[in-house]
Amino acid sequence: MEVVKGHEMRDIDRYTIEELELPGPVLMENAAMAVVSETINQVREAKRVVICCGVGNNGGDGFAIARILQCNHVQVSIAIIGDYEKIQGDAYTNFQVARNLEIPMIACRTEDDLADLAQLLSCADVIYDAIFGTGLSRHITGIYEQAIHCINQSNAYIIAVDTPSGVHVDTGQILGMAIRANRTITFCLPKVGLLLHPGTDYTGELVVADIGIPDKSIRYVKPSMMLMDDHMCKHLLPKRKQESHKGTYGKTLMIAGTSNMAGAAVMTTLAAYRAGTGLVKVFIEENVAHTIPSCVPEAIVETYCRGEFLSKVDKEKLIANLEWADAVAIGPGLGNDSITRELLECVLRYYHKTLVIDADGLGSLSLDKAILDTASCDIIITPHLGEMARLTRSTVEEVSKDIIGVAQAFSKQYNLVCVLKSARTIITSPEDDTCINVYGNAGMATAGSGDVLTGIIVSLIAQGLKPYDGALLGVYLHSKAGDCAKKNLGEYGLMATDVIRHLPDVMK
Ligand SMILES: NC(=O)C1=CN([C@@H]2O[C@H](COP(=O)(O)OP(=O)(O)OC[C@H]3O[C@@H](n4cnc5c(N)ncnc54)[C@H](O)[C@@H]3O)[C@@H](O)[C@H]2O)[C@H](O)CC1
Ligand SMILES: [K+]
Repeated sequence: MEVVKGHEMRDIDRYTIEELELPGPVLMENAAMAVVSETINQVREAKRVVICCGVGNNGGDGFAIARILQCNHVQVSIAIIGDYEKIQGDAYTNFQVARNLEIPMIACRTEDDLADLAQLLSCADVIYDAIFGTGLSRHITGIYEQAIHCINQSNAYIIAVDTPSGVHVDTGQILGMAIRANRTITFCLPKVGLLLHPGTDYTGELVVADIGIPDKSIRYVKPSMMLMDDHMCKHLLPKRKQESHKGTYGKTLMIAGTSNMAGAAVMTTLAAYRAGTGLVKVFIEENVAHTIPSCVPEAIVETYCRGEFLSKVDKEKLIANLEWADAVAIGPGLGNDSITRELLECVLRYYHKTLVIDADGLGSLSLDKAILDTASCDIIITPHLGEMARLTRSTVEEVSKDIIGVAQAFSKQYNLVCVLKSARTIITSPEDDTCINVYGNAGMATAGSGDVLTGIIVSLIAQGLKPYDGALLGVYLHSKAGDCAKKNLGEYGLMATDVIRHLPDVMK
């Protein structure tokens, strides 16, 4: 399913009304009907339902909702937040009709009106937030801030119309104050800010309602972002033929592990096998090489001596393995020293297929991104917020404020696929593809989780997936396996190796 920014939604609305000539009032009526049909069971038993309306078209939806609820014999009142003399157009029509129906209304224009609002809200069972929708464009202040505070203070069940007022629909940032909704009924397509933290924490259960906007309008605007879903990923799974051998499913090379972090190499190797690759070689320093066969007997080990520099023999061994491999991953548990840098430089110079750079490989890359210019391979990076902050010489806080924008910019600037990992993982390509993953859970914030993801992605690449598709499917399988593991183990006890164990179930 596509995901839209505010301006894309407004363009879709505009194209529908102005080019297809589907009247705005029809869309507004459909929107109101959609909200009522989604929520009527919740409000039918309610004694007091209050619709808080702004003075734009989101408010217009609210007036129409009030009318339809009253027609369904629900006891409704309206609180107009802001200067009702600004109400115009389709919103004004619905405002007039609500007034003609003598639906009880209060106007909340200044602080003096707050007492009436508080009184009205204090006995509400259900409150509809129809204050701001996609038109929210600046920080919430004044009477709006006080009204939203009042609504959040009430004990009512809160239903947001299109968006929880105060959430920035493009970034999910809170513009000063925002409605904490129990449920949000958004129109036509999900707004990206409702999927990202902290906005998603204010959205409650998100329902996407069809309001009769033709697909033609969506195809005309061509939203650039997608929401990860089962359908999108299922067809990406590499097919397995009966007459095949281990080489058919790709040869994977892991450049991972050092003396105190051999486990990372084990987990990334196990994950790669569980994700279906036929053969994994691990290029690992000789004094920890024994951990691999003891933990993953199926793996082949290639050792090197980790001194000050890579010896000529070891360098030639690495180059030979790069030629052997169908996909390579570098970084998990590799250490932050000059050897890691030398290994990365060697891979970027002599390898020509697809490379996944993760963990310490990213640490080395952030010291000098110019080595990417020497790369003759396709690259996928899998940074978490901290690694992305280092890569962009920024801070976690700055990156968190616009995770989509940061990932998109880095993909474009360095011509690579970026998997920016956080509670919402963003996958971007140099060709402007963007996908948001909402699967996964807090239990996956545990040591080794990133190593497992790297193993899955590089395994899928070895099986023939293109970089962006391999990243998409890898993130999907990893987070779904994490959700399966949570179901059986809960979040507290969930470990990275549990994600690996649950991977086959998800792939089946
Ligand atoms: N147009 C359509 O085809 C449909 C629209 N639907 C609904 O309309 C809203 C979008 O309505 P819009 O009038 O563009 O803006 P809002 O109602 O969201 O905002 C009202 C108004 O408020 C002003 N404003 C913005 N930020 C602030 C602020 N911080 N403080 C005070 N005032 C602010 C600004 O001028 C806005 O115009 C959409 O979400 C749908 O709910 C229909 O439902 C479908 C068709
Ligand atoms: K709203």
